Amino acid sequence: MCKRIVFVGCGSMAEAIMAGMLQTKTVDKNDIYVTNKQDEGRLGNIEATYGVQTSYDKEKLLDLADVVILAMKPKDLAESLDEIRPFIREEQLIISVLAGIMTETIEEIIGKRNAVVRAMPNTSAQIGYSATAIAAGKYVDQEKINIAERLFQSIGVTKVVAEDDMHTVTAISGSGPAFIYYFVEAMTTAALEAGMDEQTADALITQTIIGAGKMLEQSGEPASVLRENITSVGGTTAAGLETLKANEFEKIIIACIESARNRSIDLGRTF
Ligand SMILES: NC(=O)C1=CN([C@@H]2O[C@H](COP(=O)(O)OP(=O)(O)OC[C@H]3O[C@@H](n4cnc5c(N)ncnc54)[C@H](O)[C@@H]3O)[C@@H](O)[C@H]2O)C=CC1
Ligand SMILES: O=C(O)[C@@H]1CCC=N1
Repeated sequence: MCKRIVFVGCGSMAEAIMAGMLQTKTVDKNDIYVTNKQDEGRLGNIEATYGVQTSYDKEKLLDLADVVILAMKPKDLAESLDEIRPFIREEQLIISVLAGIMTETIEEIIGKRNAVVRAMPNTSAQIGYSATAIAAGKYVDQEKINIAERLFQSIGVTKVVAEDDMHTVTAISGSGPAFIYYFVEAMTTAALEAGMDEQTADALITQTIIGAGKMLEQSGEPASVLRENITSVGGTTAAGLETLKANEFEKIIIACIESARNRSIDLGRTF
């Protein structure tokens, strides 16, 4: 892909996307430009690690861009768009990975008829395993959707969704990996408390998560059937599941997803 990509905001998400794009060779390092907040020394590190072009001169970078990826925190969006708005041209595709922020909000702040695509990747982008949902703003045509899809396919799987679904997406696949890591942390604690060494526990739990993920992907069976296949009557799995049920595991997970979704809605309302 010969599009020149400018990242505005270079924290952990931008780095994960960039690393994925470079690793899969979807975008050449010479076509990636990165800027960040003026007062942070991060650009030097990024340039040294990935060989991409970096600059605090936003006018210069915006002048080069075909695609602008907004990757700052939602609270920094207004300030950041104020800085770059004068340099944005209408033919540039704007992709926002910000949680909660509507394409309409960005369209209004920019004040031009730019195609604005909202994308919600996750940090597994770093190794090419993101699950990224994509929603189109009102000036987006199929060609721009295709560009966004191709870019994010370089870092994993993509799904085009209605923008109304983006709050749910943000909860399940944007924040989702963190919830799974938290589950893993708890499993590890349990194993250590039972006297197992950390290295062995890490290896077994990691492979268990990978194996379960691959089964979900490849077995053709729903999660409920896969769970039932493990659960012998009167066995260990049944005993563990009873404890999860007694402690309202499902209710807790639903509440967790709802809280994350509601936070996404709140973030959007701050504008
Ligand atoms: N971390 C994650 O797993 C995911 C994050 N996101 C979204 O990605 C965005 C970035 O998240 P993180 O990378 O985790 O945050 P981060 O805090 O690691 O990175 C944000 C970067 O934006 C920079 N920045 C702040 N103001 C700026 C400005 N005016 N101009 C240019 N750069 C500016 C900061 O210096 C910082 O380096 C957020 O909006 C978040 O909702 C989306 C999906 C997953
Ligand atoms: O925690 C957050 O707000 C961001 C959005 C999805 C994952 N991290």
